Amino acid sequence: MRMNGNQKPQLHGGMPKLDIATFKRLFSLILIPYKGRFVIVFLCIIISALSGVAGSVFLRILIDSYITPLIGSANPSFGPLIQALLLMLAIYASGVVASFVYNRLMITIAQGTLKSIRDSMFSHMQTLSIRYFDTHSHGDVMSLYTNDADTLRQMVTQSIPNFINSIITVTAIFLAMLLTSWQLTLVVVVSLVLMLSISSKVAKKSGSYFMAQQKAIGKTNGYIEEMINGQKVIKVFTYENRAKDRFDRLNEELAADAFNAHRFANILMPIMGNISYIQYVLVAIVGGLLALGGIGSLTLGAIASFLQLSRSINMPINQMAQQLNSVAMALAGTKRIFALLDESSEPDEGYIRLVNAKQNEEGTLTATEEKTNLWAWKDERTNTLTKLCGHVQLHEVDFAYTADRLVLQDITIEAKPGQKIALVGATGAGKTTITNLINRFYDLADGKIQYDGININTISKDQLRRSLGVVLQDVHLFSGTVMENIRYGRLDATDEQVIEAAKLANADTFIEHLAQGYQTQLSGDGTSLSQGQRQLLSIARAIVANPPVLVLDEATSSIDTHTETVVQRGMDALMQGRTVFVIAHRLSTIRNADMILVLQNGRIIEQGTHEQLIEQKGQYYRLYTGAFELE
Ligand SMILES: Nc1ncnc2c1ncn2[C@@H]1O[C@H](COP(=O)(O)OP(=O)(O)OP(=O)(O)O)[C@@H](O)[C@H]1O
Repeated sequence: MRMNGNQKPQLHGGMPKLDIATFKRLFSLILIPYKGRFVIVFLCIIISALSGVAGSVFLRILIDSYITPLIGSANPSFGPLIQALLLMLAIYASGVVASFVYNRLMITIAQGTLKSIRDSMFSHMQTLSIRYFDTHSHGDVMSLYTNDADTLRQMVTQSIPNFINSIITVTAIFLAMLLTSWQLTLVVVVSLVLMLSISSKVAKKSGSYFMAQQKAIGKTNGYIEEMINGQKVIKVFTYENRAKDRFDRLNEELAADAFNAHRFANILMPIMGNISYIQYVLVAIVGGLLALGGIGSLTLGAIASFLQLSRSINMPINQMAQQLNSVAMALAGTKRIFALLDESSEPDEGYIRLVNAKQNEEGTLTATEEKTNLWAWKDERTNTLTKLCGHVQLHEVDFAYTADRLVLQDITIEAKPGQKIALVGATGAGKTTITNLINRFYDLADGKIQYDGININTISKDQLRRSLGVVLQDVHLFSGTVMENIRYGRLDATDEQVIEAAKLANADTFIEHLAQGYQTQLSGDGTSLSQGQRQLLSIARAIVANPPVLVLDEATSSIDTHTETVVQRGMDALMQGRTVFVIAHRLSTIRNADMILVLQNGRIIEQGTHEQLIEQKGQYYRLYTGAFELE
């Protein structure tokens, strides 16, 4: 899980770097659908910022023109004062209303933007190739939807509007102060410079500790995640105490770094507070002296108003750095989100699709909208139809996952319709890779693969995958009922067809024994089911899909012999009448294969039927007679 602080900009200290390109892109994303609302937000921010300043400036008029004349008056009339007070109230109230309105609008804008970003991310993610997921961990992709989306929300709803508010407030206050008295403004500027230089010194000191803290958080979280995932292994190896000791150490490091980071950050506030009090007193003294000396024609109202202004400039100035930091942090996350959106989709230039077909007596195929049991490949360019038979050929295929190492070399295989081809070889020999290529999860480095005589590069990927069934050792079940999980093989299958498939797969018996039978809810990847039961469901799923070509990754020894027999019978039912590629982990199950291919380091070193290979007395013979371990 990426929680690593070193990818985030520094929390405190130094001027954060803003990623302008990302900001522009995000801004246009927000601006286009919400133009009108954005204008209202901007106006409201201005009203809200100016009302605070206007209130302070009005204080001067209130004192000088309304309160002072009343002092010593024998017959004071409070009418004008009350009117002035009401006006002041109205100014402040308009600020409150404006701030309420823009905050509400920003929530709508942020949530709307986030929703559309999440939608785009998820739909785009579905179009990415397997290679993307090979090179990006699940944790990293997940954190785009969680951490990064959340900082983006915070930035749009809070940091950006508050930053704009702060800029307007600071500018307006500064102008108002200058207009009141340049001498007092000088006092405030000096104290502000002092404050900012101290804060940047402290921030520099705590900055490195904050980085260390972020790293420690990343390490601790990663460890916790690993330990949660590995709970079973921890218990089996009674690793609990050691796991706890290691966690204690990480936790101590985190606590120490956090202590240092916050020690400096926390002394900052009291220091700033005290400087601002000193500034207040200084302004009052200097203001009083100037007034007494008759310099700058300072009135009582002007001093009171100035004091109020000088108090209210400190907060937005101090907050601006923090708001900029949050924006920079959120932009880093937004950049990662955009990187996912910019990731190029799995290319698919295939123009051959699967269609339902009818065949007349002369054997001529015609495409039909009806649901027939006959399928054909339709070339969209030439409108020719080729019957779907399940004839798969690999011609001199080379393949590499990474540029530096060929994983498959010169692989030539022919699987005629209905044939069973077994792939045998030590772990890492390249068996799964061959099936990944037939699926077009990856593109070949050299050579070609043909399906019913058609180069699979010209077949549209989803259509190709529809014609291939895959049963993996590692069965993935989704949250939903048993019925829905089997129906995943073909979404338009009726309940009867699902049950039929489950019966064929030998899964029916155990499903009937579940609390709610086919309606039993599975959750958390079907953890309540045994390994064998999960495998039976996946076989039933493949039977429902009814593909002419199947890839079976045989169950390994994780199931007992009785279950294995049940699963094997399910597999046998599934294989009936289809072209099958079996990745064999036990040689006993492939004796009847039409062709056995022995792979070693990405090359086929032997091929033939079981009898032929035994006769050859080569690698297969050694594997079979136990002279050589398969795994
Ligand atoms: N996504 C990947 N990226 C890079 N290399 C990979 C990837 N998947 C597999 N490999 C490498 O390719 C080689 C062949 O792997 P493959 O999974 O095809 O072996 P296998 O024969 O199916 O093994 P097993 O019986 O253990 O499943 C291995 O050396 C493996 O490390």
